[in-house]
Amino acid sequence: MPASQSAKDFFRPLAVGAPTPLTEIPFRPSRAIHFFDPSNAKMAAKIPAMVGTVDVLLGNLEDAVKADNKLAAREGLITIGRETDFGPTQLWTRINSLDSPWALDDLTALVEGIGDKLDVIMVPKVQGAEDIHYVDRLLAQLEAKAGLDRPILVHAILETARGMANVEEICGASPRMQGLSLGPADLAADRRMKTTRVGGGHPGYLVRQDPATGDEAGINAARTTYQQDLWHYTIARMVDACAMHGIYPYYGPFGDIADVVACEDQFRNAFLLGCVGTWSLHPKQIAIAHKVFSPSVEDIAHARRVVAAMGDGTGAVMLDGKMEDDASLKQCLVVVRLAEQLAAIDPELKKQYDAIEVG
Ligand SMILES: CC(C)(COP(=O)(O)OP(=O)(O)OC[C@H]1O[C@@H](n2cnc3c(N)ncnc32)[C@H](O)[C@@H]1OP(=O)(O)O)[C@@H](O)C(=O)NCCC(=O)NCCSC(=O)C[C@](C)(O)C(=O)O
Ligand SMILES: [Mg+2]
Repeated sequence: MPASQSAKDFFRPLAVGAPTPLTEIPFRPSRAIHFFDPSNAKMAAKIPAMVGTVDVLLGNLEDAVKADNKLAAREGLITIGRETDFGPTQLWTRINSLDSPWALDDLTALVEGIGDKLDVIMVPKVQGAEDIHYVDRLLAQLEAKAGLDRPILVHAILETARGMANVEEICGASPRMQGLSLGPADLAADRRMKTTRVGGGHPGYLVRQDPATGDEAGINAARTTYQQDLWHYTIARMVDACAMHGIYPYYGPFGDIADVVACEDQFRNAFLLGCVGTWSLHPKQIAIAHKVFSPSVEDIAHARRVVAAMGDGTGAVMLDGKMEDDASLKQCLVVVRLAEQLAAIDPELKKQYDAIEVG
């Protein structure tokens, strides 16, 4: 909430006739946010059949859509939105950046055309709360005009140093804020990092084992190196800012489509640190995201054992030589609840989770 605003006004609609803002952002499984270019006929044709196979389908209008295709992408998304029954699958979009020639018409046309179908609007290159305030008021006006009965939520991509510095105020700028994603490519450029990739690690970012001896021979001898995670600090900051404001953090894009192994590692780091999902740029990344962002059968089995062993949830017990108490129980409940929420929308996962025997 902006410092100058009173608490009672924070949850008031920003336009007469706009839907009432939500006081809590409900958790909806969104392990993979699958990007497609609605101006690409081949890709767009695949979208209706992808309903139910991925938690979120996102019609991308920003980077990766050619400037000449911006209008076709916007119109294409409206057509797909109107003609497709999305069932349990969420429909999101990424609009063009707020300083671009397209953002205003993106918002106006999408809310009018498919505002009743759109769950979340992703806003790229968010710099501070002022960007969210602009979108917030405009959306309220457009929702009122379109007669919508539920607010469209807003998701910010962190892809500038200023956006990172303002991450907490961005998360708290509006009751519409649903979550954050990392934009590693733009963020790297803005920070003047020396990477040339879309997300993932870098072999030069490492620590090296100490030399066995302090002389030249020891220094030049083979020494094990350990590649470090370039995105650790950024993801951890995002996770804290989101948790503080009751909204949801996501990893983002992994551009090396062929390297499914490193993609899985990067996604898992984000999952373990607290992210609820990631992006998929290519159909083959959906399965990786589902695997990583659904707790494993082993983790659920362990979590359920701890819940059972902890009885009323207080005190300390020994399980397999390890101490469990109120705090480890809370962690286990995070896993158990997530498993229940995912099982409710994913019949395959439900079968696996239901078959777990708690020993
Ligand atoms: C990577 C690309 C070029 C490879 O495209 P390709 O055609 O070379 O791939 P393929 O393996 O040959 O494709 C096989 C089949 O799958 C289809 N296909 C392929 N992709 C998709 C898809 N996403 N959804 C649905 N279908 C898809 C494709 O059309 C083809 O169909 P076909 O068998 O009938 O010929 C392509 O997958 C693509 O354009 N993906 C989306 C890229 C994108 O959205 N990028 C923007 C997000 S990342 C970003 O912006 C950074 C950020 C956050 O801003 C920052 O860090 O700053
Ligand atoms: Mg970007």
